[in-house]
Amino acid sequence: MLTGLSGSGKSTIARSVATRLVEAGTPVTLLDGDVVRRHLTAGLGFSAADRRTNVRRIGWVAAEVAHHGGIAVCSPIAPEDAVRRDVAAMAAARGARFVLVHVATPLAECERRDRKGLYARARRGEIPDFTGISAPYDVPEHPDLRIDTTGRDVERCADEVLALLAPAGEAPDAR
Ligand SMILES: Nc1ncnc2c1ncn2[C@@H]1O[C@H](COP(=O)(O)OS(=O)(=O)O)[C@@H](OP(=O)(O)O)[C@H]1O
Ligand SMILES: Nc1ncnc2c1ncn2[C@@H]1O[C@H](COP(=O)(O)OP(=O)(O)O)[C@@H](O)[C@H]1O
Repeated sequence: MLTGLSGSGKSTIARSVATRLVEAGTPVTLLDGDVVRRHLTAGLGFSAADRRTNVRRIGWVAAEVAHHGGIAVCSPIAPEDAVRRDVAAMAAARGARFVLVHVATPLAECERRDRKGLYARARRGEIPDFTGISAPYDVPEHPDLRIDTTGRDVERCADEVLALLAPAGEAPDAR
């Protein structure tokens, strides 16, 4: 799971990692934010309760995928530490390895990117409960990997994630 603020680079890195795993012949399920919210968690909003449900459902599906020998790459904001730990526990219960990557691009850089114009709208008060502006984000204390993408090449960031997967024998060729 890649966690981090909106615009930190989670989806971009997740797509690169997934592509390279597929190229290496590893079965991958990409649980990307927009698609997940359109299908698996359609109807949920951004209240704390809805975010918990969203992230737990993603975690449940990811654990099932991993239980059956695949790799699930998911990239929700997942702002709550307790919920990320729930997901880790779900994975463990299915005998799956859980890897947490904190995409730690600072808020100022995410806001500078503002690809979807959401930060500007949040600053104007048009989006309530916007993560990092008016809703909390618990910085993971002990992620398996922390990446600040500022000024970094996407593929080099993906390299770091893939290197993390390799020790368990997962897709070393993808590097
Ligand atoms: N209030 C608020 N706060 C944060 N983000 C918001 C909000 N409203 C809409 N969006 C858009 O929804 C994307 C985050 O959805 P997630 O499912 O990853 O969020 S969460 O894990 O349930 O907290 C996030 O996409 P990413 O930019 O890909 O992170 C935003 O584009
Ligand atoms: N090293 C990097 N890794 C990931 N994204 C990067 C990097 N450098 C610049 N970016 C840019 O930052 C933006 C991140 O957007 P996105 O991946 O949708 O973030 P998130 O999924 O966290 O909201 C994209 O426009 C991407 O091109």
